[in-house]
Amino acid sequence: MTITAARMAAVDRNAAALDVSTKQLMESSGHALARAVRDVAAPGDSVAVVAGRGNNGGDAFVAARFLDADFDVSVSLLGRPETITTDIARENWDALRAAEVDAERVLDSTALDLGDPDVVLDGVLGTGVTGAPREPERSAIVAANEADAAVVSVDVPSGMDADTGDVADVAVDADRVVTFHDLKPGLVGRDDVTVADIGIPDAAETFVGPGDLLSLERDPTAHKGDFGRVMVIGGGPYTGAPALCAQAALRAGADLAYVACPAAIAGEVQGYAADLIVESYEGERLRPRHVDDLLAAAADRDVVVIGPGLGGATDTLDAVRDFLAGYDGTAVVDADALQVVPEVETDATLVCTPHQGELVKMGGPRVDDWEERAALVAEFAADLDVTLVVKGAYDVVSDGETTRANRTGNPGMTVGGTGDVLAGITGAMASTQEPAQAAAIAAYANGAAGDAVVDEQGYGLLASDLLGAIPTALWGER
Ligand SMILES: NC(=O)C1=CN([C@@H]2O[C@H](COP(=O)(O)OP(=O)(O)OC[C@H]3O[C@@H](n4cnc5c(N)ncnc54)[C@H](O)[C@@H]3O)[C@@H](O)[C@H]2O)[C@@H](O)CC1
Ligand SMILES: [K+]
Repeated sequence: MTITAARMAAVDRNAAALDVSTKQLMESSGHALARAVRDVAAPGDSVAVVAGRGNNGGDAFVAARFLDADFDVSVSLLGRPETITTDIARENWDALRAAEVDAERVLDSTALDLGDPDVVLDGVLGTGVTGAPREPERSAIVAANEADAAVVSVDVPSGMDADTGDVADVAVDADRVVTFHDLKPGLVGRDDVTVADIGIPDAAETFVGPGDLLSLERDPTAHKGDFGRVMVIGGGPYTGAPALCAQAALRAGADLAYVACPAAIAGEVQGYAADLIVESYEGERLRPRHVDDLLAAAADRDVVVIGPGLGGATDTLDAVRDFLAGYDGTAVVDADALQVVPEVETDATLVCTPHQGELVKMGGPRVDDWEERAALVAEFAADLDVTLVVKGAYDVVSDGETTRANRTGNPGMTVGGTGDVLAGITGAMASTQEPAQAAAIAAYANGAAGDAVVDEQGYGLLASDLLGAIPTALWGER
């Protein structure tokens, strides 16, 4: 297994939310680095620590503190201390100064002199690098390569892209790399790499957390349509479900939400919200003869959500089957539409959002313990070749490969309509994220919205109360 820089940042943030702070992780990283240096150095040897201004440098500061008693340690900081980019790295720099470790700052590349060290600890640049090394980092990399020393790199050889292994200009030629938590994709195949466990709890990967929301940052140059056109195919016997679903998609950041519904209820659906684009087909419920037009409309949209309020009439389910058989985009499938999924042949990417009863109706497992359920849900998702979000006290999300659980939400959310809201959020997320990640974020945000409403007013929550709480759940405090 490997972990990308973006995923690593998400897991780090999730760990912090579980009360394992990044500063604690940095302490573990520094400790692991010091052990690696001890492996290649003899007591009394000189160790030149070269540190950039990010957390990669912070790890190196911690290592210097561990090594100072037994080695001749000197630390070069590439720049002024005020420009250190994170508080925790600066605190560790301050700790070195307070302990009177030989720590000097380097203002420009010409002032950089590593001396003649036995070991160089390379904390110049880590997973936060963007583009080719600038000065003075570039000169520091060259100096590390020119030194007649054993070079130990912090997390990745500085100058190398952790995700790709690409070197834009120069990179440290490391004798040993100590990387943290998991192998980075760019390090695969090297024999000089050790992976150090730095104490990130498994839960930071398993449970969806605030770190998963980091991928929702918006580019300021975004255009209308960049964040998704979501089409809800729903309604007939029920009118509220498709309206809740489509509004939830908008609250979760979709640019446009369409509701395709029977003409008999179109006015009512539109009446719930002016923000919706209602497109009607004749009659009072979905039938196979409507499918061609729906497929044509769906081709221009990013994601379809099919199911909310459709009802379970035989010809409606036939229509759902025909639609999925002819569709090759991404579809979120909910409510009565779920039961056709196991029997349909489709090229579409499906995200299915059953509660446990609906899962059983699909032929899936019924298990009370969430961890046992997670394993079986993963198998079932792999069998069906879909992403499953199985709603419960702990929602389980799996695409058969990656399985996550979500702990947000509360008993107030057993009220009708919250599933329609989840399906709508999932639709919006699936227009910009991979299906399993979209589903994980949606489950998290839906539950967090419910928690915020109950915190404020107590139980007696309505699904429509969730709508206004979705934006803060997604983009509020991180
Ligand atoms: N994410 C995690 O869970 C943990 C990360 N840790 C460390 O944190 C590192 C990532 O830290 P950061 O995100 O602060 O990033 P880095 O320390 O990798 O680099 C960021 C710094 O480099 C500068 N920079 C970026 N590109 C540059 C270029 N091309 N030329 C010159 N300067 C450049 C930035 O302005 C910033 O000051 C990891 O590699 C790892 O060593 C560890 O502390 C432990 C936990
Ligand atoms: K490094």
